[in-house]
Amino acid sequence: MDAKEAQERAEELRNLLEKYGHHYYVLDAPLVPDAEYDAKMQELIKLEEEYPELKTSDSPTVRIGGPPLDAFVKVRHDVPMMSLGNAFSEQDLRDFDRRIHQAINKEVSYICELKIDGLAVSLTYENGRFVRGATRGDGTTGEDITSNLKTVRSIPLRLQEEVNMEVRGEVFMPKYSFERLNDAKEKAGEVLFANPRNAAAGSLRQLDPKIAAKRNLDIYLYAIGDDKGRGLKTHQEALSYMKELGLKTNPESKYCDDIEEVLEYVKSWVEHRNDLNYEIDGIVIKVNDLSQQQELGFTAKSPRWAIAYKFPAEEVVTTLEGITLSV
Ligand SMILES: NC(=O)c1cc2c(=O)c3cc(F)ccc3oc2nc1N
Repeated sequence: MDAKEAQERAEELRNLLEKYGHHYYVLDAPLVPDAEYDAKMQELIKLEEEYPELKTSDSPTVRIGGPPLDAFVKVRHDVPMMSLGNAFSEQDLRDFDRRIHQAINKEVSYICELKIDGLAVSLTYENGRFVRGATRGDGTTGEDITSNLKTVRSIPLRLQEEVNMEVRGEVFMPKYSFERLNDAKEKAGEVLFANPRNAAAGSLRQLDPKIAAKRNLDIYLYAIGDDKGRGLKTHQEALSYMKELGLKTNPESKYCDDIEEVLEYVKSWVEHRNDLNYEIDGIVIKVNDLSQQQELGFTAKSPRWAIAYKFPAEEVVTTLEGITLSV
């Protein structure tokens, strides 16, 4: 095969692997058997080794992880990543709704989302290419973990449109992957991770992306972070737009006409939270209309138009040398 044929074949493989990857990891609907995906990935890896000039920054071969970093670089968030205020009871949620109606004397509807128990990250796309990923950090300054995030298979390296956009989401480790990881650590006599959230955070803090690549991390995107005008009117439209671009959004998000519907959604997930194959620690409730969000604004650290209902801590029974403690 000459260099020109190699270039054409590499481009063909890149497009195929990104399409297969999108269907498998984002849509959860595989197009081809794993063996075919792996064979094409191996073929592209070999081609890039033979013709190094063919390797592009958005080649799917980055999914297996590049060279280790010496340290993480600090990055500033153009738009600060704030944190959510908390609600712990139905009354707290009704108070939130009342405060909203005092400030906005119009009808207000909400979007409810599962509160994924992972690590908040920001993803920056330029002309549709994933160019930078960062942790929340202190909200203003985070750490550049781009090379680790490129190994998260459900983060597209290229969007469906060549747009400039910054989005936010939660990286998490599915429960099954957490259990498998801790089994392996136990067998190796290593310290175990306490929960999937710590395992996800620990994996993204690895300087060697090849370690993150093996941790089967996943992501759900939940907000457009930049304040570019896109003519979107509601949060629901923003979620749909992100999904159209190829970003993974959570299918359980729900439009709620009023606080009564919000309370129903919350109650149903208090009951069903363990049916999910990932951990959630609550429900996030957001005012749906973006102009109403604008009107409500932010306190020093949190949006006034969103709140996180935190589930009551689950009754965890642990035994300590036979003594049963329930905490
Ligand atoms: N963990 C989550 O699943 C989740 C987290 C946040 C936030 O932290 C968050 C913070 C803000 F300042 C504004 C909106 C937000 O929306 C969010 N939505 C979610 N679904």
